[in-house]
Amino acid sequence: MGILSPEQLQFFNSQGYLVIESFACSDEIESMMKRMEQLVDDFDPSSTASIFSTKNQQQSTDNYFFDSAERISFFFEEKAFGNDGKLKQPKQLSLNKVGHALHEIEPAFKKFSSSEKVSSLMRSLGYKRPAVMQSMYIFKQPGIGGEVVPHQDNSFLYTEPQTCTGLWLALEDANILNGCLWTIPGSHKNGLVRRFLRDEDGVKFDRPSPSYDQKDFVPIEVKAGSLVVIHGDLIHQSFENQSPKSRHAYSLHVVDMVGCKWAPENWIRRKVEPEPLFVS
Ligand SMILES: O=C(O)CCC(=O)C(=O)O
Ligand SMILES: [Fe+2]
Repeated sequence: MGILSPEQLQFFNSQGYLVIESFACSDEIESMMKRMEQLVDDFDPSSTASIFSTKNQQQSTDNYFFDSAERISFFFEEKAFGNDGKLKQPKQLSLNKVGHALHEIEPAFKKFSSSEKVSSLMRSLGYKRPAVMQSMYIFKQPGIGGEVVPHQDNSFLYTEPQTCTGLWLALEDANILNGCLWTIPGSHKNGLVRRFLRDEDGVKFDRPSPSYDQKDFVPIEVKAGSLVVIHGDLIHQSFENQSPKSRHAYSLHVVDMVGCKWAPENWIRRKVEPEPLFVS
């Protein structure tokens, strides 16, 4: 039993994604956005120079990135820096994302992430012992918010068999102009195309990305508070935000901890096992 209706489950199973409107209330959204504002204000940008890019992974293979699995770490936009290596605009408008353990460390994020409605949703999807493996606050800044190239979340959060589901919460309205998600409906039925592996040298994909036909993607335009549930094998992407409006989102990736094994080659190597949302 869970909160999804048979129609919603049917849609998710056939399309590989599902939009749940008004999943988060305005208090939850406000508490997370306010807290992020404080975290960014307190963050000293000279303390790190990590840049997040989905095109050039080499840059993000440092220890700052690896350690972020169990911390609150800050990643800049590629386009945030000038030729002099200095930030072109205030830090508040220069960050790509903050991650990857907000759901464990920060009460406002923990409250939402381990809420009854999130658990109930995971129950609906058949999870037995779901654990949030990572959380990200994604800014998609006005003007410079970078693209996220087509991918499947199971590439990054691989279990054997595969169990990752993405929960993407719009903290602000997301539309074509400010870089909303795009998906290829039904593409989750074609299996996982590649894996993202960590070894002594860093991280890399085991094979190149297939090329996708842009005509196959549909935009997922949603209001703030909507949750987009994403199957781990669904092909999805988002474009650069060239608009003057930001597109903040809070994204969780959940895997099951029974009947499957967390791959040791994943970039996330936890020192402490994550707490499951529930055990059934
Ligand atoms: O926020 C985006 O643009 C992409 C996020 C994403 O791919 C995810 O949360 O799995
Ligand atoms: Fe994703």
